[in-house]
Amino acid sequence: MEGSDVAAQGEPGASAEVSDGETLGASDAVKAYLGDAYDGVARYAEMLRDQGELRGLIGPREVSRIWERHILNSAAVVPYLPASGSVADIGSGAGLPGVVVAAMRPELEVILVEPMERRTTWLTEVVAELGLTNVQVKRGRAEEFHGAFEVDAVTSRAVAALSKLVRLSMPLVRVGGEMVILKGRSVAEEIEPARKVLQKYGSGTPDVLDGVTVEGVEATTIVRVRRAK
Ligand SMILES: C[S@@+](CC[C@H](N)C(=O)[O-])C[C@H]1O[C@@H](n2cnc3c(N)ncnc32)[C@H](O)[C@@H]1O
Repeated sequence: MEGSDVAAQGEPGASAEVSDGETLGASDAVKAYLGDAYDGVARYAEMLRDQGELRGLIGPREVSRIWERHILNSAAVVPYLPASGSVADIGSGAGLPGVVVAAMRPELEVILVEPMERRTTWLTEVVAELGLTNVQVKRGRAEEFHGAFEVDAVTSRAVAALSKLVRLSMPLVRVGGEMVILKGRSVAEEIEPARKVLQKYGSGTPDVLDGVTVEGVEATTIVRVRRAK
């Protein structure tokens, strides 16, 4: 996919004036935002809705807000990823944000890293169902892969505080690559405790960015930090 298409995917679109998750997922705004990726992402949302709670992947309260809290929240990371190359999603769990990234950016090679077998089984099923040919599922903790592979960027959501996340993830990032993390608004508090480990990789103060998707859907916070050594 060319850069202009990538930018279009990240562009805030028309308003989705709906509160119900299912309606949001079927809205023109979401369809326009996801473009060619819509069908695959919608199928993934359906799978999460139908099996997510049963299989212990998401809590019962999440079923009605899969699109806003999970799918679109994950999609917010996409405009900050490199145009091509490889991305590893650390602690992918149910596939967030990794499956959404892989569906929206088929030109990226995506590795989903997840230690729990129940979850890697699910991820493998999702990848097959969506026909994603750009995804590898690797079972294990991020630390187990240090020295085994390096990628252009790592993503993660809800895995650990920034200092721990840097220790887990940065060894998987090539020099010159980046960590691009979905975080809550309180991430500023995590930056100071992470300074020392960030120095080890020659990384300065992380960028704290707004992750905006479809109008009417709450923006998220994205932290981006480059590995310089
Ligand atoms: C709270 S879940 C978040 C899952 C998903 N990223 C999301 O946002 O829905 C945290 C996930 O990180 C995984 N995890 C925990 N420690 C890990 C590690 N050291 N390396 C890779 N994954 C890890 C857990 O198994 C779990 O699936």
